[in-house]
Amino acid sequence: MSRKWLIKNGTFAVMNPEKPVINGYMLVENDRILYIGETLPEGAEGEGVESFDGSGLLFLPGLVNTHGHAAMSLLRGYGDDLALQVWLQEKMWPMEAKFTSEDVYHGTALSVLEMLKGGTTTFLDMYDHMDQVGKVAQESGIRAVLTRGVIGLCPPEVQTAKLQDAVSFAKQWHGAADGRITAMMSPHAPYTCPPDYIEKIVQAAHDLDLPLHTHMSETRAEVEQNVRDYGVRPVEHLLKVGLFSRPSLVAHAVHLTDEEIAILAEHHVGVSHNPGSNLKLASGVARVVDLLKAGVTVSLGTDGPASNNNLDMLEEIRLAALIHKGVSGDPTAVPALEALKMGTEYGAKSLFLPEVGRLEAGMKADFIALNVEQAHFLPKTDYISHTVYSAGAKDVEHVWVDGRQVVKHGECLTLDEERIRFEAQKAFEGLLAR
Ligand SMILES: N[C@@H](CCSC[C@H]1O[C@@H](n2cnc3c(=O)[nH]cnc32)[C@H](O)[C@@H]1O)C(=O)O
Ligand SMILES: [Zn+2]
Repeated sequence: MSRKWLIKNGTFAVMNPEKPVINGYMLVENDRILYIGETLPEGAEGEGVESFDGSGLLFLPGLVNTHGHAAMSLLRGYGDDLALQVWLQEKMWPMEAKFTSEDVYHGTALSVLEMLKGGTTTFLDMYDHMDQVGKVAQESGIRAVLTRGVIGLCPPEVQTAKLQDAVSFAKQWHGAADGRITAMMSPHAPYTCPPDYIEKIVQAAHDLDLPLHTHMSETRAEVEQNVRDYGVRPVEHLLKVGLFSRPSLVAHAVHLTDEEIAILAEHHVGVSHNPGSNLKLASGVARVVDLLKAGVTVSLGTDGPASNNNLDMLEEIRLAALIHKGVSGDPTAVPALEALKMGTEYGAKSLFLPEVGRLEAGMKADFIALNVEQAHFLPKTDYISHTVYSAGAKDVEHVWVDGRQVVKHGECLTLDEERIRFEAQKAFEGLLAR
């Protein structure tokens, strides 16, 4: 049965450069936006059309988190203030080796709860035990791009088994949950996957017609090691092993030369910029201004909750708008509207979701409403500025994904919050005890 509803008296971030915010109406039918504009279209208020009072609310496209490891919420606060390689090898990997499917389920549920309540309607997740992540995505109503990340520092038969796992996961879940779930293929990083293994993963992505995702050039040490081991920097290395022969998205991309930026632009490689994680692990500051100037699609990711340590995309948007000003000494770098697009429109583009990321007729009904009747949203002037420089996850009042309301007045309708918090704490204690 078709359901139509009309939002009246709302303020909408349509993000057109000439007029980024409009006051007016949005008509939604099932999973799609039918109309958005300043005037009420003829017949829009007809019989059977529910109406929704949008006053006091600012409607934005749902936020898109393009890189993370949701289950790592179980390791939040476990191993802070360390460099990436120490943090991974001494803290994360030994604990993650003990993760069961149940742990991944509970950790992911905790993260998805946090993301939905904070206005994230789409997330990318690179992890292991991905069936559990698929299950949480299915149950919660969130949109998800899922990929079984593989670390290839293991004997050939284990490599083969992991790749097989990634392939069967992708086959089973690509297009699942009414199309809300799509899949990608992921070598974890050039420093954890030998070149011939990356080539096999790329071949599998070709066979499945799926995009690729990987960590790349996150730290200076990793780039130096790549040069020592393979004679070239990571971008040229990934180009050689064929990764950029398919649509692809790389996470971090902090340490880049001009030549590398040109290669990324030429091959339409998206970059998931993770400012919070990069600051916390002291990885450096990505050359976002230069990437954008070169025409690279730059989106935003939180990375895992153990290196951030929250999943507040409004915070990443603010960091992206602030850091590049501070580092370049140019206050016009990454203006507010550009930062907000990185967290929405460019995120959707990076994840190959052409129907997501903008409030526009014909697009999927993935959108959020902030409660702007609060001190930090006054005066009622520039709501793009207020969203980027003043808002946070706690301002999210309502969330819809695929036309379905999943958060109402700050409460998640699809997940049992109390149970999820209880299970996550229990799972962490179980990990410590094993
Ligand atoms: N355990 C899997 C690989 C999981 S992929 C996700 C991995 O990314 C790791 N990770 C999380 N954040 C970062 C980061 O910032 N850089 C590199 N790796 C990360 C995380 O610890 C996890 O092991 C296997 O069987 O091969
Ligand atoms: Zn990561």
